[in-house]
Amino acid sequence: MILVLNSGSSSVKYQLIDLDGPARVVVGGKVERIGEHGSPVPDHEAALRIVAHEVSLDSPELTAIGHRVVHGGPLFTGPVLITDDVVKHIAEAIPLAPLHNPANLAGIEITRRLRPDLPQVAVFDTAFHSTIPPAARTYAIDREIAERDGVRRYGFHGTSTAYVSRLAAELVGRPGTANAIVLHLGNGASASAVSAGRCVDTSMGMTPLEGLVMGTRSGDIDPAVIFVLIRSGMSPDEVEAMLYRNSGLQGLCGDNDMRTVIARVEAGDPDAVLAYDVYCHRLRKYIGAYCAVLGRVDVIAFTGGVGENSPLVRQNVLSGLQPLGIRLDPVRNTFASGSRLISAADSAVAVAVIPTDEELEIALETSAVVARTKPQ
Ligand SMILES: Nc1ncnc2c1ncn2[C@@H]1O[C@H](COP(=O)(O)OP(=O)(O)O)[C@@H](O)[C@H]1O
Ligand SMILES: CC(=O)OP(=O)(O)O
Ligand SMILES: [Mg+2]
Repeated sequence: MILVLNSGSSSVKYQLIDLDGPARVVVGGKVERIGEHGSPVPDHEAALRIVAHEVSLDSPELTAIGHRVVHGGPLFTGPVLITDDVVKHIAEAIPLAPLHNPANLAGIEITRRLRPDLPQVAVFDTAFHSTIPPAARTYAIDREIAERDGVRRYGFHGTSTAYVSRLAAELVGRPGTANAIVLHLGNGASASAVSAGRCVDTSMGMTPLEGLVMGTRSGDIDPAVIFVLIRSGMSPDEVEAMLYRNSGLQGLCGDNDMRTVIARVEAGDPDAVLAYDVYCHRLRKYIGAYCAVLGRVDVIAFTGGVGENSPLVRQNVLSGLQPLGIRLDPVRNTFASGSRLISAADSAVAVAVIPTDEELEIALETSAVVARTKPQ
């Protein structure tokens, strides 16, 4: 049985998965709204204490522990067995994922301390994106400086994007060959273009700050804004904290949780309406961009807390894209569960909702790494 820990920026998800026979979740749960105002869970440490209480970490049936690690740095392009050296590299990437790698490391430290007898595996968000070609990976800045400091697009949400693009391709009857746009909309949010199972572009960059508007992160801004703010008296640390923690929906309307933002939109609150419109506009822009990157799009797949649960966001984001062959079916695009098509029968591009399962993907990769590294 494998324990999986998945720390996101606003949640810790955990599952005990039995992989003997068809995969079966024995225990699973989610601690969410971490750090939101009024939330009983102030930080990831507190969330991990709740998780440790819920799962029997001392169970003799546990065979391995798999950890989601958001930034793998330049070294890791696939999952690895966790050693002191691996922990050191994950720690070195903290400045490149300050909302995530510390939480991922906290989980690793707790489980290594409590179960030093078990193999532990790190599964990186960055791994699936290591195939992104140079034209999409390279920032147009001084090449020597970029190479010296490893400045390039890494991309994140890779475990989710790999899983969702695979299922979306199967759903439209093109397993392994489909061109897909995956929209992972959680508290963090990203768009990716995937062609025949390989990622060819993604909206997040060297850090999970670039791209779409997120719960508390700005996504794309003019980089010169940073210099304007520093020259007007903010320190680099203050600017960084603002862009990661007090921007996006939170910065625009004071709430990062899409459920609350939508409730305020429905009540006609103008700040929430602006935040929501900025969010949808950015997303629509990336969909157009990735249609151009892929040339032919077979399927657009929505996933993550917002993508899976908000018919309103899906409808608003895709409205006006009929000239690109994208048409939603308003009845299919309602609340429902499971992987499903929500496009109209005459839509040239299929649109799907695919609930992500990072935990299952991490369990499978963990089990494969453990099998590979077992002494014969
Ligand atoms: N029914 C819903 N309608 C709109 N948004 C929702 C709904 N359910 C969850 N969400 C949103 O999903 C986001 C969290 O997504 P999730 O993928 O769990 O986050 P994380 O990035 O922490 O992994 C929150 O903004 C939450 O408001
Ligand atoms: C990379 C990232 O932003 O992850 P999450 O959406 O889980 O915060
Ligand atoms: Mg997440």
